[in-house]
Amino acid sequence: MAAKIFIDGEHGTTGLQIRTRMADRRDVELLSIPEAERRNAAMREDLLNSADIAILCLPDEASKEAVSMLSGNNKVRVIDTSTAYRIDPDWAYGFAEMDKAQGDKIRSARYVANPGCYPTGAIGLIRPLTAAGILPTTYPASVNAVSGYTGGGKQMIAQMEDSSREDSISANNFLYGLTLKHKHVPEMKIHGGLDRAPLFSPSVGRFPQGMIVQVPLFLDDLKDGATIEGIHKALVEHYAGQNIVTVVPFEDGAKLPRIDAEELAGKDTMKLFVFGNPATGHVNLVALLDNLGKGASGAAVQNMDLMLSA
Ligand SMILES: NC(=O)C1=CN([C@@H]2O[C@H](COP(=O)(O)OP(=O)(O)OC[C@H]3O[C@@H](n4cnc5c(N)ncnc54)[C@H](OP(=O)(O)O)[C@@H]3O)[C@@H](O)[C@H]2O)C=CC1
Ligand SMILES: CC(=O)N[C@@H](CCC(=O)OP(=O)(O)O)C(=O)O
Repeated sequence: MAAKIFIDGEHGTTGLQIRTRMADRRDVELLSIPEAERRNAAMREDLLNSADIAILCLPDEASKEAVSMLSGNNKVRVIDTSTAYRIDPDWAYGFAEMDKAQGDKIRSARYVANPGCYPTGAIGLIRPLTAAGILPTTYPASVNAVSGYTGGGKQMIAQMEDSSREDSISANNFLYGLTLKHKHVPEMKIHGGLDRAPLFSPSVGRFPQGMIVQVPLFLDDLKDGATIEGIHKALVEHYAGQNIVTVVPFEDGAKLPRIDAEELAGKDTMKLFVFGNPATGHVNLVALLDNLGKGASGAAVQNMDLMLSA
């Protein structure tokens, strides 16, 4: 029998992309709420409780409300795409490739917290190196990133695309999160295996989907004897045996003149690069992904598939 899936928030940016990814599937039955009723609490509660898996594509507070609507139900499994549960120990963090045991944790979990888009890149670069002891957990890490504007959901899409709005944004590329208190920092620290919170500086570009996340490092401040090649090897070994997160061969990366933030738009994979200058000991780790692919909707479908395979 087809598994029943309800996407709460199906008419929003992340929800719509999950729906598109499931459109041709026969192994799942999508329970749907009409767009005009998307905030009808009674209808949502009924649909949430009728699903085998509920995927929440809502702001944090609405996600918490949806979870409370399931409080008397011990059957429905939940994937939440918001920030609400990403560092909650009762929820499995939905980044299957982050270590060898994570796929099985997601497969058997009742509650799965889908990772943030920026943290997917940052944790994907940092965690294998803290796990290997190459990156000290007290390292003063920085995470600098640019996202496509769909990362800001329906509101930012309208601000970027409709110049007649009072709150329209005319910039082609802007920094934000200038108070350095971004909601993604706690999950980067905890799931990155860091004891010291990274300094995170996000930005947005005038393109709908795509993302570059950069983590610059100084070789001198890593484990004694750390090399650029050793960092690359640790990432290659960590991601061996799967094809969603790939590490670009060192020599191929070294020949690139530039990296296009939109290269993986529409794809659910992530590419990692290691760049370095042995003369200065400067290293730059780079993750390339689609903020709505491996950064959100693609990851949610991947997690749903793992849960359905239990
Ligand atoms: N966009 C992205 O790249 C990423 C987003 N996420 C996360 O996914 C979640 C959804 O984001 P996104 O899709 O971008 O946001 P959108 O604003 O595009 O969509 C959110 C949807 O939820 C609906 N909604 C809001 N409040 C309620 C409520 N109280 N009850 C029912 N429905 C409600 C909205 O309806 P209405 O139109 O009426 O406001 C809208 O349809 C967020 O938590 C975000 O952090 C995660 C990774 C990346
Ligand atoms: C460009 C933009 O505004 N991005 C959002 C992050 C994307 C998002 O809200 O979702 P996740 O937290 O699940 O990644 C922000 O910085 O708040």
